[in-house]
Amino acid sequence: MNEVKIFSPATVANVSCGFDVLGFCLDSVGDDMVIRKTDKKGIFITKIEGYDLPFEAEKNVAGVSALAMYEDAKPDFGFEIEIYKKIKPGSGVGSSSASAAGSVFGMNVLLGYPYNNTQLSYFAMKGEALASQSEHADNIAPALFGGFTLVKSVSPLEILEIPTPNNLYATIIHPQIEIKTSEARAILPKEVALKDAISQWANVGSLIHGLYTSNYGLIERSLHDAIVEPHRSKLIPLYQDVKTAAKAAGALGSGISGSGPSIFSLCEGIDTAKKVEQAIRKVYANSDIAFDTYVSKINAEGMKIQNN
Ligand SMILES: Nc1ncnc2c1ncn2[C@@H]1O[C@H](COP(=O)(O)OP(=O)(O)O)[C@@H](O)[C@H]1O
Ligand SMILES: N[C@@H](CCOP(=O)(O)O)C(=O)O
Repeated sequence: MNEVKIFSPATVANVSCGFDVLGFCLDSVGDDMVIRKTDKKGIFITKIEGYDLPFEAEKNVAGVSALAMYEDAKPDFGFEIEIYKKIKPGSGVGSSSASAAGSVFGMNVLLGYPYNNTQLSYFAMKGEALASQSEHADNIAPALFGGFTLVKSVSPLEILEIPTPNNLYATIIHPQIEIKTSEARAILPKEVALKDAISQWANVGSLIHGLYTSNYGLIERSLHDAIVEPHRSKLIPLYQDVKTAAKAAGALGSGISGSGPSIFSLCEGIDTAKKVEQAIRKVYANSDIAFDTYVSKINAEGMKIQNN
């Protein structure tokens, strides 16, 4: 095979209590990419559609991750990358990691699958670091593995796959403002109070248990963030109003998606997810901020090959 077309999904990182460690994969939104072998050695980004992003491999997250893998694999040919960007950069649903993970996923297919998903996550993390100025894998892991993932450690990289309850849906609202992950990280405190840490690790543990046992009540009681949300929510207009409206419409809970500005709500069942969508649309409809919304099943598969 000389060319592979892929769907590279959007992802929700943090999932309220799991800053930098928890994430899940979305189904209804993602980028398309084409990766092609070239006779000329090297990594070449030859097409970018949708958003204005750098073509130089060293300045584009897709190129940085591809170069990290290329230097390790040392093939006697090169790769050309086309990016059809649908996920707005800086939207908080893993735009940069879709590109960083997508290029290495496609290259791995063309190389005959020499790397497993954890190794691909390692290369993708190098690209993600260009955008956020830190190596975190909580978007990359769900994009590559699908479903919910827990990044137990980044060095050495260890990723756990968490089962997804069948009837779990996500509703996303994306206010059209840009928040750069690097800036949203810079406002976070360097230290946290012990009482907040206790609440946070209790919620991470119980959220994982709730996911394993499809205990929606426990998932609902675990979707809290004592550490990051108080700081970042100030960057998102109408954040508390969205949370309140989503809860009233039946959501299990809501939180900042990644570093924002998108806000996710987890819901039991698609009907509730659609009701939540209508409710949160009303919150922003009364403002002068443009927004879009969507409902997504949790994508258990992650990246998809689209070749016929
Ligand atoms: N292929 C790419 N896709 C998305 N963003 C990229 C890409 N390459 C470089 N970037 C840069 O990464 C930043 C967006 O990443 P980030 O702030 O983490 O947002 P997101 O939450 O959407 O991933 C922007 O400055 C963008 O120019
Ligand atoms: N854990 C990171 C996740 C950033 O996600 P993104 O989708 O906003 O890139 C963080 O919260 O900084």
